[in-house]
Amino acid sequence: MKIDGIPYRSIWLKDDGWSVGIIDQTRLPHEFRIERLTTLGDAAHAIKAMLVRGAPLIGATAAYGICLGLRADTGDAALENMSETLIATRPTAVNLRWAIRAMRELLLPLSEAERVSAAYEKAAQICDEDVAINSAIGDHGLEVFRQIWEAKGKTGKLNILTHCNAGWLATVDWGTALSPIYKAHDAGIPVHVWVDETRPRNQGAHLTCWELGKHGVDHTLIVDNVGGHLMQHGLVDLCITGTDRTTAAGDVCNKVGTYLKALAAKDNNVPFYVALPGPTIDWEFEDGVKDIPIEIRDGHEVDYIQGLDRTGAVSEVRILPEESGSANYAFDVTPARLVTGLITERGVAEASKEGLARLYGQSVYKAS
Ligand SMILES: CSC[C@@H](O)[C@@H](O)C(=O)COP(=O)(O)O
Repeated sequence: MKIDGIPYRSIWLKDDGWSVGIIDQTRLPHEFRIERLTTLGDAAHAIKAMLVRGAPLIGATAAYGICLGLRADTGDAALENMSETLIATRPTAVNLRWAIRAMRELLLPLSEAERVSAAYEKAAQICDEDVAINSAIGDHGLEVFRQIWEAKGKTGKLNILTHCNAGWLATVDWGTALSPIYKAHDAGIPVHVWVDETRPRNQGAHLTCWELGKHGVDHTLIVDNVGGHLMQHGLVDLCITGTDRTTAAGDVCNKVGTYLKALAAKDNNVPFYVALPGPTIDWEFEDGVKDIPIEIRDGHEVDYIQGLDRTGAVSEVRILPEESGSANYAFDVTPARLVTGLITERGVAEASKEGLARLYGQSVYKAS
């Protein structure tokens, strides 16, 4: 997508042909800073500290992390260690495991001399495929949006609620949930997006608002608890979110708070769609609540809020008493029964085992 007229992906190979460029997402929206990754450790840190985040981008960064690690050591034992280091960074997004598995399957049978160039080719392929997948998600989602817009009599705006950031910053390009929004906007449908701020890290306020603003999409930031009220008053035509892991039975694990939005949507007959690329499906699991590991992050993210202070500097302020504790559950699971449809690169599936099997047949994207 373009930033001030310049096309960017969220991750790319630098002109030197080996180091990797990323946008430091912890600095947005106040500062646009590009970082250069040169080692496996850089890539692992970028994922863990969330300089890069969003399930597909985490996978792409892990793939390039292996390329960088192989530059130092091409042996089998080193490859094992790299995989373990990267897998330990974040537990919930299945794309991380999927990308590492894809790299290992390709690299282990090769001679050590062949591994570095093969790894770079595969990482580039993972990135290019992600872009194509997300563009296709946008095309299928656009048709869903068009139907809802026509059913509304094409009056006013098409009001869409989204949670967290599932835009191009969360993928290599286009995004998942935001891809149909960009395509609808470009096709002339007057979309307006309600953006959940998404505490504690505020990906909605910091990243989704920034992305939508740069593309000229009309949007309004809301605090996380407003969605139910808006839905009760007919101010939301549909909800759409991304997902970090979708089970074979269609349960959806996404940024914490997604479940509450899906409950409110069900109670108010508002369609609740989830957009996802095939590599986000975990074919090993069916019961998302029971099986999916939920990341628990440092309470610091809950205790403090980051933003621009009155002097124009980015700073943090503490919001709770020194003696109080906090808990930071990063994801929750929305059961399939609350999901109207899964918008994938292969079309729209019912959120069920049968629905996903109809689109994907054999489990083509295995993670572990
Ligand atoms: C296309 S991204 C889908 C999800 O990864 C996204 O909705 C999300 O929850 C991201 O969480 P984050 O903790 O910012 O990595």
